Amino acid sequence: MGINIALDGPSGAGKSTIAKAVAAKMQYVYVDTGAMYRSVACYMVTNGVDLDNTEEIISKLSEISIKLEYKDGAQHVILNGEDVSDKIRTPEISMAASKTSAIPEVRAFLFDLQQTMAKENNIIMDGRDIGTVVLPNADVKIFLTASAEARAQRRLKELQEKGDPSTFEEVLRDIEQRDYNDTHRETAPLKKADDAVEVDTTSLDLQQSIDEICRVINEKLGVKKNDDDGAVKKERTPRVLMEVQPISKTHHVNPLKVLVYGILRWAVIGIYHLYYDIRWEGTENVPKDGGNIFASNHRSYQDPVFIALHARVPLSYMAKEELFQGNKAFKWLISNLGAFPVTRGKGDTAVIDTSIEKLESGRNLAIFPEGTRSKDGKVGKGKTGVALIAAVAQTKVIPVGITFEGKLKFRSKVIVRYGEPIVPAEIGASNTDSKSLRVLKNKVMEEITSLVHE
Ligand SMILES: Nc1ncnc2c1ncn2[C@@H]1O[C@H](COP(=O)(O)OP(=O)(O)O)[C@@H](O)[C@H]1O
Ligand SMILES: Nc1ccn([C@@H]2O[C@H](COP(=O)(O)OP(=O)(O)O)[C@@H](O)[C@H]2O)c(=O)n1
Repeated sequence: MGINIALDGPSGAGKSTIAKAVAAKMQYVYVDTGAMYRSVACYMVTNGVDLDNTEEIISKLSEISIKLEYKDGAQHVILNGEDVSDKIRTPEISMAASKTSAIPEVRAFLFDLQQTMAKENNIIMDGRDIGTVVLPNADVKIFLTASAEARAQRRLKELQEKGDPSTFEEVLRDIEQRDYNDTHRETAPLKKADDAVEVDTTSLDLQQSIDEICRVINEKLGVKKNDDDGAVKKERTPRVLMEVQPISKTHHVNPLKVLVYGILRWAVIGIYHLYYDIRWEGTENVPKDGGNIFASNHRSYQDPVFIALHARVPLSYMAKEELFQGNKAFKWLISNLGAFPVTRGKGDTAVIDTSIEKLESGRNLAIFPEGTRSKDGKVGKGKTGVALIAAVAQTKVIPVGITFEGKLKFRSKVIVRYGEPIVPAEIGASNTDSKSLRVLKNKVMEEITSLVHE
């Protein structure tokens, strides 16, 4: 029997996005039960079954076979041999699933498949009745909520990105209708299990929600491990406890140091204004806390300082190993400015671990994905390391574009632009799925390029 985490809640609360991120981090299997209900609905709609005709729906169940397959870490839903992963995500199928899922026979049909998956694997399963009906003995139960307006806004954004013309009012109406259906049906209605922890994500962004869920899971698995009531406990892999540690951010950074750092920062900003004709744009995109990756094009040795000057939390960055081998005073200086060594061209994996440790200790991290400085200002091809670090640490990536003409000199005109943070989980980036890492890396490079050419 594996470790089971149950995640329930209404549509748009963030269940599947968060479950995917947690599964990637802990190397658990993610089971999306909503996708199973959607597949049943999809079969009925495709075969012209009247959704008000319960008898006909029940009679068609025997024609359905559903499998969840995992390719490159991503879940695919296979309905009678066809991959329907995309087809089941339309508003029409959402509403149809909400209707057909109220039928007890439909629920019984999927129940066995869900329980079997939970027996065989360490899983995180999301849905409506996981903590109450499917896995009543789950190790961790979480009930995720958010206001209907916040959830509708998130869904609308998602639909608009796919080119769907739905309006906010339509999306909100659909969400409220589905909430009503899910909470009022007789069999397995949506409700919080008595022993579930409730997390409201209305005022949390996606990264904060992931961090909070990781914290709850960690605490729950930790409590169970230590608890001493004499009951027989399942064996657990200690690694689990390590891997769900959320990025700790500000609370590891000494406030006094942050204050001193702030004063120094403004002094240096003043000096830079005197020396260069410099401008920072998009500073509203710089998070107030630490533990973020700043991914930038690379023009000069000054780049880490340019980037760091508008972040409140100090920054670490990789610097070539040779710089640490010469003068001791220089080594001391760059180390204190946040540099750590990387061996270039040898696939240095220790540097990935060091980067994650820096983020976990609450520092920001600057990465130059091109790996080397560009002499002519053109943005080169990026390496995937930036995506790997972001996906493992599940931390935001703030793209940065640095622009100046020719060589950097006195009164050079310099522009440093910060772009909107990229959240790895929002684009499905997982460290076990190399394709998703390339997608994330490409997105980061596209953003950097457009910031440079703005
Ligand atoms: N806390 C959050 N803040 C902002 N956006 C979020 C948050 N949680 C989820 N999202 C976004 O909202 C959308 C719906 O989330 P999803 O995980 O599909 O919800 P659910 O599985 O609960 O229906 C996704 O586009 C996701 O990126
Ligand atoms: N365990 C579950 C999961 C989903 N469902 C139903 O299936 C529909 C689609 O689920 P989903 O999780 O994919 O929906 P979203 O939250 O992603 O919008 C929901 O509206 C529910 O009616 C359910 O009844 N029980």
